[in-house]
Amino acid sequence: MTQTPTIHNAAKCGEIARTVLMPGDPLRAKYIAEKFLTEPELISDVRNIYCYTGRYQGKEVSVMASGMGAGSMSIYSYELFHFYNVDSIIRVGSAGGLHPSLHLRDIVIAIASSTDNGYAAHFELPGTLAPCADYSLIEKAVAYAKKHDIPVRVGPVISGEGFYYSDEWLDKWTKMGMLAAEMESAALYMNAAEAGKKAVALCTISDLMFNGKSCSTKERQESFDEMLQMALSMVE
Ligand SMILES: O=P(O)(O)O[C@H]1O[C@H](CO)[C@@H](O)[C@H]1O
Ligand SMILES: O=c1cc[nH]c(=O)[nH]1
Repeated sequence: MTQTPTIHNAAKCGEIARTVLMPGDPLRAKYIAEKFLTEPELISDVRNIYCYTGRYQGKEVSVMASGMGAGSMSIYSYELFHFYNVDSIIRVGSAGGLHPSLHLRDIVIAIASSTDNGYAAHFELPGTLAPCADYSLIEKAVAYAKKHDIPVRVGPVISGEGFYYSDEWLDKWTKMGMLAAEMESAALYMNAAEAGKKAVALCTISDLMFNGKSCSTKERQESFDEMLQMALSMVE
């Protein structure tokens, strides 16, 4: 067991809750902590990757940014699972909508996450891993959506290595049934599988790849409350 703090996280083991909400954006992490948590305490700001622990409806929860992309997510989620005894990571991300039926601000729950990145190679498996979400976390998210009449979509996403894609790349993944494109869920699901822990990615559609509509920077940082409350409702 590596000693905590780590070089990436100033928190000591025990200062991070068993469930962590993980947006990519540090300012979304700050927004969540300040708007929804009671007694939020900033316990790490190494590299401006904010990590807070507080309470939601009396239950301890942490919120920590992952940064953008598989490399960044892989470091923080690995440390949370292996060095901080975290059981569940709920990604609360933005994503580009691929399926033409999607609208801005729709919520997609990533049941499975394909990728064009090479992170799976680290596990040296004798085959191809299928990165997927934990079913019990999906069930909780869907139960919350039903109770609050929120029309979520549960389906596969493409977790890309990049952000700026060719039309051909987007078209091929869309034809394979991907609902949306984002950048961290595959690495998160792989790390959860390796650690024997739980993860799910909830994504709010912030861009529509088929018509160019998109949310503003401010909206990405400080809105998406439906998804955030859904994630917080899942904390045990
Ligand atoms: O809004 P977040 O959670 O950062 O997620 C998405 O937004 C970033 C790209 O703008 C990538 O991290 C992508 O996965
Ligand atoms: O990866 C992402 C995230 C948000 N919007 C996109 O278009 N792509």
